[in-house]
Amino acid sequence: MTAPPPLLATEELTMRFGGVVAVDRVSVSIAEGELRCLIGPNGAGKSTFFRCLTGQYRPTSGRVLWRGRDVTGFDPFRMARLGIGIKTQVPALFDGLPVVEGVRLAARRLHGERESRRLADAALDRLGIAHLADRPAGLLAHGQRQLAELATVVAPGPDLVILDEPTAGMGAEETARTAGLIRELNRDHAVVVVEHDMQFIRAIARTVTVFHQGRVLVQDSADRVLTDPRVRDVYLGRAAA
Ligand SMILES: Nc1ncnc2c1ncn2[C@@H]1O[C@H](COP(=O)(O)OP(=O)(O)OP(=O)(O)O)[C@@H](O)[C@H]1O
Repeated sequence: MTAPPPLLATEELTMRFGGVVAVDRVSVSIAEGELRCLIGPNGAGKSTFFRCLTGQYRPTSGRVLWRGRDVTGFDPFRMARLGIGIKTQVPALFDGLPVVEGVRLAARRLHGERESRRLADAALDRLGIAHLADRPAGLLAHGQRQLAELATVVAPGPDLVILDEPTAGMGAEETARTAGLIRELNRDHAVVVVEHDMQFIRAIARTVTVFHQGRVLVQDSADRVLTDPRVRDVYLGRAAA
């Protein structure tokens, strides 16, 4: 019997900007239902890799496979239709609109009107922010805003959620809460998180892929990665310095 293909995989994925090789022959695979963290020091290639996965960049070479199907070069909308939810640093909610309206609009891209209403309410409930439904997004505190943005990503019901620095700008307590929430989201969705915060990586405690100079330096359990001297050298050492 042949094993089913991974949910998402890259094969020798490479992205160059002129003479800079931002992502250099990276082959990574994410299983159905997995929760994976991607880390690395500044300039390691995480954001570029993220953008290649989400269709914001077309890689120079290599492939992106979704359940074994070649989806290299699909734009973000086509990636969303496959079942990939993406949270970038760019706000998805409109400041002047009530939160629930913004979440409905996000769901509406893939679902009908009535279903989108149901999905938006369910997403707000799940993220513990149903009480903020009618508040204009522009009036939310930073942490609340991050949760509301997350609601726009999960509301359509993606199989995989890819998050770019979901705890950016959060304090320790909010970071810990967000880590718990992401583990909870992982019950229903595979999740890939690009993150800097080591507290977060510790709290998530799953497989970690470490990028360095456009390549995968180490891929292992959070415990082992956090005590790996190579990782300390390129990441923690530099971060501490
Ligand atoms: N649009 C671009 N044009 C030219 N060079 C780029 C571009 N985007 C990224 N790079 C270069 O590619 C390399 C990887 O950058 P990237 O932003 O992917 O790293 P990163 O790990 O996400 O870093 P950070 O944590 O600082 O966001 C860096 O050397 C960067 O200068």
